[in-house]
Amino acid sequence: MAIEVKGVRFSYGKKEILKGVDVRINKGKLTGILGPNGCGKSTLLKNILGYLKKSQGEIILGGSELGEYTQKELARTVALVPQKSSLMSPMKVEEFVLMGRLPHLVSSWQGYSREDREISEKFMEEMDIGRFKERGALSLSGGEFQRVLLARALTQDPDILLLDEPTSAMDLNHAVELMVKVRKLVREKGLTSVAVIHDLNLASMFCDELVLMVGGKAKYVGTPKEVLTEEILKEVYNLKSKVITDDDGNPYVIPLV
Ligand SMILES: Nc1ncnc2c1ncn2[C@@H]1O[C@H](COP(=O)(O)OP(=O)(O)OP(=O)(O)O)[C@@H](O)[C@H]1O
Repeated sequence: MAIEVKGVRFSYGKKEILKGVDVRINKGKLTGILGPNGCGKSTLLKNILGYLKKSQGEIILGGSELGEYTQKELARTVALVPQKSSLMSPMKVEEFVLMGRLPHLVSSWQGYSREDREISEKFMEEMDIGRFKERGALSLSGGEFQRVLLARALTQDPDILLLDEPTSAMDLNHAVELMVKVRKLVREKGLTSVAVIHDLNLASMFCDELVLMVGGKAKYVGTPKEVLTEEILKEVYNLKSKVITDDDGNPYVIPLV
C-alpha cells in the first residue's frame, strides 16, 4: 500500500513544523527518513499514523485519504514502533505484544483467540524475545524493549510499518539484525515501511529509498546514492565528509573533522 503525502502542513500551536511535505512512499520498499534533530521526522510519522492531525494537505494510504478510515481500520493498516513508549503499567511482555491484536478483535469483550495468541508467539520468536515473555516489559533493557515494540507492531499485521529510530538503543549487532529482519519482512510481505534513522550508513545499507527532510519539507528524495552525497550532507548537516562507495554501489559516509 503506497503512502502519498501531498502538501502536508502541521503546527504545534503557532510553531509550524511541516511546511508543505510532498513525498510518495512506495509499497514493498523500505524508506528511510533522515534529517537534523527537530526537523519534524517523528511529527511526519505521527501524521501518517493519524495520531496528529495535519492542518493542510492530503495523506493518501492505498488510494484513500486518511480521514476516510475509521480508527479501527487505521489501526489494522498502520503500525508504529515509537521512539519512546509511554508504558507505565507493569505488564508482562507477552501481554504487551498481544495488544497488537486489539484492532482485530471482533468485540472488546470477546478476548483474544487462539489465532491471536499464535500470531503474537510467532513474532516473539521472530524477534528472539520468547525467553522474556514472562518478564515485566519495564524490566527489559532499552534494546530488548525495542525488539518487543517491533514484535507488537508486527502482531498488528499492518500494511504499513512506521519505525521511529528503531535501533537507537541497540548495539551494532542487534541493530543490523533488526534491519535485516525488517528488510526481509518488507520484501516477503510487500509491506510499506518508513523508518526514521539517524545512522546514515545503516540507512544506506538497508533502505531502498531515502527522504532527507530540511526546513519542514522533504527536500531530497531518491536512492541512497542520489541522496548521500558530500554536497548534500554539507548543506543539510553542515558536515564535511568523505563518501565512499562499496562494491554494490552503496555510499558510506565518513565524517571529517
Ligand atoms: N508536543 C509538542 N509540542 C510542542 N512542540 C513539539 C511537540 N513535539 C515536538 N515538538 C517540536 O517540534 C519539532 C519537531 O519535532 P520532531 O520530534 O518531529 O523532530 P525529529 O526530526 O523527529 O527530531 P529528532 O531527530 O531529534 O528525534 C521540535 O522542535 C520539537 O521540539
